[in-house]
Amino acid sequence: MAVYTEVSPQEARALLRRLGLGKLLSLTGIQGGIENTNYFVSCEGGEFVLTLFERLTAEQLPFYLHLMKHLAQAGIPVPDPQADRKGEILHSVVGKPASLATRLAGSSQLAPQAVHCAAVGEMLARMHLAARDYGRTQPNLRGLDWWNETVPVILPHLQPPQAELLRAELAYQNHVAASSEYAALPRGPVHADLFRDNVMFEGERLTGVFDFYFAGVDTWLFDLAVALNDWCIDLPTGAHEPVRAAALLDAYQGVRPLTGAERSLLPAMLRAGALRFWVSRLWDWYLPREASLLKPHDPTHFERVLRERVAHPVPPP
Ligand SMILES: Nc1ncnc2c1ncn2[C@@H]1O[C@H](COP(=O)(O)OP(=O)(O)OP(=O)(O)O)[C@@H](O)[C@H]1O
Ligand SMILES: N[C@@H](CCO)C(=O)O
Repeated sequence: MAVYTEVSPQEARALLRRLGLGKLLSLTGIQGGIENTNYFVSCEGGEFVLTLFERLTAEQLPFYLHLMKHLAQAGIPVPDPQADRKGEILHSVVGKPASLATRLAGSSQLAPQAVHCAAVGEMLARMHLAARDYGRTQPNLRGLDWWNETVPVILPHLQPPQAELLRAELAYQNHVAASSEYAALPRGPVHADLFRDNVMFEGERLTGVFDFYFAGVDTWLFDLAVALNDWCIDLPTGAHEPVRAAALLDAYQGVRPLTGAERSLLPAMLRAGALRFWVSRLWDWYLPREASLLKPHDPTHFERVLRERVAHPVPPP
């Protein structure tokens, strides 16, 4: 269930008035998602999604919302946050920070084939290039600094084999991050959570990318690794799936070829991508936040993915 805060039609009408979007036609709570309150809003001005942010603060949100606006203006199919008459895209609804962004067509492709992976690869490269001239900056708040802070908090909850893997991988990633090859990686604003459930398709056509609320400035290669680890694996075992991975990488490189440093660090970044989600899932699992709305995802999935990437390094492309 993803309506944590009820929005009445009166409140929705007041927002539409401020945004000059005409009469409300329907307001329907969305039953997917675990982080925010989401409603589909149909009105004279079009089809939108109203999001009330339950976790993120008014300080963090402008980076995400303006990034979506920037990408939408560059022709990337992402939800376009609507502005009020003063140009403000972060609103307040029922006392919560809120946005009203365009509704994407299509639905998630949860059993992707090579053709879907190619569409994701091409769109990811286009997004990276389109975000190059985005003016705002905010680090990836789930990057190396956060792993270094969070791992010591999680370790006491783990069994020895998990604790050993986590410690060893964190040490390895600190070592990689200190290398001159890593410093040479191109970087910019990245999505950082481009999983199957954050992309829309109509048949084989990618119709949109959404959920930018883990975006931040990081290496483009990290973003690519996160996508490969979800789109191009065998879910039950966590094994890398080479045919889908080649489709995603070839399409990405059709728009932006990887540099030499990116090619050689891809195996290390696939491990970093697995570590990132193993740590966040362990953290949500063992340390649920006060009054948390999260239904934690299974952490053992990313432990399997990480063990796979360590045992069978993916050859550099
Ligand atoms: N702009 C959009 N266009 C169409 N559908 C959307 C849009 N934004 C959200 N949705 C729908 O709402 C559902 C919930 O959104 P989302 O996944 O962002 O939820 P959340 O609770 O904010 O985050 P999380 O993915 O972390 O659970 C999505 O699965 C999708 O079906
Ligand atoms: N994609 C994340 C959830 C946050 O969107 C995960 O699978 O752990």
